[in-house]
This record gives sequence, structure tokens and C-alpha cells, in this order.
Amino acid sequence: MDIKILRMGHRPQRDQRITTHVGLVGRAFGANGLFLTSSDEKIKKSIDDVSSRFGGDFEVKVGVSWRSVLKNWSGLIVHLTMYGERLVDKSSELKSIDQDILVVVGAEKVPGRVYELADLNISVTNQPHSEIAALAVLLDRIYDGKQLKKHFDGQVKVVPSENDKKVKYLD
Ligand SMILES: C[S@@+](CC[C@H](N)C(=O)[O-])C[C@H]1O[C@@H](n2cnc3c(N)ncnc32)[C@H](O)[C@@H]1O
Repeated sequence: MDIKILRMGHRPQRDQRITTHVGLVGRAFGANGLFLTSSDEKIKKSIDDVSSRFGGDFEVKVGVSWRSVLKNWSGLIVHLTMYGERLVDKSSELKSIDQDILVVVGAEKVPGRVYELADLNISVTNQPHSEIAALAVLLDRIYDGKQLKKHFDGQVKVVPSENDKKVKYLD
């Protein structure tokens, strides 16, 4: 199952760090790609740099049209919004999905059309918070925690340690 993220409304002056973290959290929590509606190459470079050292197959595409990504997506579309149906009520449905999933997250106001094109509009609580937190919790629910053991075949490997920083550099 492929899970990709569509990040909408990125403002290059304001959202650099948050959008980078949307990609990094998506990658670490089991997604395998990010579509970014802005042409911000710096975001792609930062995330690609992490992938090239730590491994995995996370692909970043910038400058995409959200309409065409949504229209051409052949799996399920899950839009994260504080106005959506509660994640707690949809968890078992999400766990049993066996098709590719596109997760849509916004920055500024998301166009109403996205709510219509999404198969599911999901809220992680109905309180306003962050696309990074909402994405992490959603991925955790979809994978039921299994993504936390995902293997990344990178050159840099952190060795879990009780009280030290251990890193292996592979050839
Ligand atoms: C700054 S927030 C904007 C909040 C916006 N009013 C909304 O529709 O959720 C940016 C993004 O964070 C995500 N987000 C914020 N709070 C959320 C929540 N409680 N549940 C799910 N997603 C949330 C949404 O993807 C939203 O587009």
C-alpha cells in the first residue's frame, strides 16, 4: 500500500520548517511521497538530503497542481481537517483500507472543493492544532503502530542506546 501526502497552501516565506516537517514525519512514519503545490525546491532538497543519508524511498514532487493530483489519484483520498469526522470514529475503517491513500494537509484555508473531492474528511480532535501532529496520529492509526519498526536501508544508521549517541556509517 502506497501512502502519499499532498501539502497544500505552502507559503515559502512562512511555512518552510512546517512543510519540511510534514515531509520528514511522513517519511519516518511510513508514507512514501510528498506532493507540494508550491515550487519550493528548498523543501525538496532538505527532505531528499535526509533520505539520501538515512535511506528509504520517499519521493518529493514540487510545483504540482492540487486539482490534478486529486483528480488523478486512483486510491482513497483522506483530507485532514479539524472540521472532519472524528478519527476515533473512523479508526477501524482506516486500518482495513487495502488501497493507496493520499493524505491531504493544508496550511492556510483549504478550498471547499477539496472537502468534496476527499473520500474522507478526518479530524484528529475538533480542536485547531497542527498538520504535523494530525499527520503523525493518522499514520499511526492506519498502520496500527507497525510503521514504528520500519527498516530504512540508509548509509547512516542510529543504534538505539540507553545513554549514548551511537551512529553507524555503512559503505
Ligand atoms: C493551521 S491548520 C488550519 C486549520 C484549519 N482551520 C482546518 O481546516 O483544520 C493547517 C492544517 O492543519 C491540519 N489540522 C489542524 N488541526 C487539525 C485537526 N484538529 N484535525 C486534523 N487536521 C488538522 C489541517 O490539515 C489544516 O489544513
